[in-house]
Amino acid sequence: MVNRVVLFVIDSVGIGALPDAEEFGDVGANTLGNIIKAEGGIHLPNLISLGLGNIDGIIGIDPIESPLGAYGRSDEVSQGKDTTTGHWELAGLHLTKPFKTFPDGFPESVIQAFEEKIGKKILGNKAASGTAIIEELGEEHLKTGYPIVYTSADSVFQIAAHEEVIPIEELYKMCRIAREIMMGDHAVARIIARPFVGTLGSFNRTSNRRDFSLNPPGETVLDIAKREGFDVIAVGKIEDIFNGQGITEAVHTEDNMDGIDQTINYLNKENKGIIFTNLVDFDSKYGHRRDAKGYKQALEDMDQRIPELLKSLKKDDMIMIVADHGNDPTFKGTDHTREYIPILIYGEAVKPNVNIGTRKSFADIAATIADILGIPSTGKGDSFKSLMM
Ligand SMILES: O=P(O)(O)O[C@H]1O[C@H](CO)[C@@H](O)[C@H]1O
Ligand SMILES: [Mn+2]
Ligand SMILES: [Mn+2]
Repeated sequence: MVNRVVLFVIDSVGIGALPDAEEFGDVGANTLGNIIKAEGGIHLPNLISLGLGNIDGIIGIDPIESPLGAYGRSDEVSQGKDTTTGHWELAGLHLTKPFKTFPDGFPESVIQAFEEKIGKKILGNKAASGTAIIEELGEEHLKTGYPIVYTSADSVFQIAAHEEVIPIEELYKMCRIAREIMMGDHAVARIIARPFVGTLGSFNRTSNRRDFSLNPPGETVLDIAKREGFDVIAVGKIEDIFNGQGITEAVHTEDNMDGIDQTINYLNKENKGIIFTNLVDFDSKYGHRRDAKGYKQALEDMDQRIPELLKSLKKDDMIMIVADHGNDPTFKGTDHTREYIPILIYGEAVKPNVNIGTRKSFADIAATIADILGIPSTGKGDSFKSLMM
């Protein structure tokens, strides 16, 4: 009897291009595989003990004789490779229409409406890397107090501001204003506050980042679990990604290590249902920055914490370690990559060394969680519970 599932998202750790990667310009992408190639190896003994190297098609890691967990990988049905799409599919939704992107910046009408409502001009309004654009426009921002608005290949409207120029609460207010404007025809998946500190040449973005998402377009397994009386605990940016929907309790985190601490903290408390954790540093600090060395180190640091995490599981607990998309730090550009995600499952009730194969949709994870908790599923995805329990 499992009554608590930890859904643990290693943000962006894809394990190879999906069959439709060509449509996304991502043929040859392989976040984990290419990090291993570029760095000449990786030390992940704990993920490997669960079955990481036994996953079909994985590159650069050898299979072992007797993995302790069930393992597999999944294709993504939804037409997107962003965090929102990936997490919503993990929670049992399929997005048939991709989110709108603005590769050439936002339309004049949107910017005008925004400037009018915040009572200031803006800087930027183009697609850019978040660390590069604050260096580029930082000086002008400090001088004028105008926020920096930028986007990326993702469906995002990002507002960067120095914390001493625009206080956090004011920045969040601007995001809420943008959220109201960017609905309907101009709906972006997320408005993101990107505060930073420091001086020109050495600006640093802070963990006060906040994402203001659209509501998921349908009921997720989180909503269903909540309605059925379970706890749905969000660690990291999960609460933001679901705009609070289906969440009963949430904590934001400083970084990956804090995310692991908070997950363990909740495992040590009395609760039942879902603990949904996202570790975003892999994506934001290393993937988008195309820093393979840093990404590898972050993976190794996380792997060292896995025994502690597994030890915190009680006998009715199960952990599913997954990802939400790829972000190959050796690939062209600075964007996400359309990839398979890994699935590693461990718990007393889980049969060791079971290959759950290649799942057709991330929604299989939601369907499996529903099956395990004994609640209705969203109708999307197939449960693989019977394979592994
Ligand atoms: O370059 P930064 O600001 O990190 O932007 C990245 O973060 C955003 C949200 O994940 C994405 O749009 C991506 O491009
Ligand atoms: Mn992500
Ligand atoms: Mn990202």
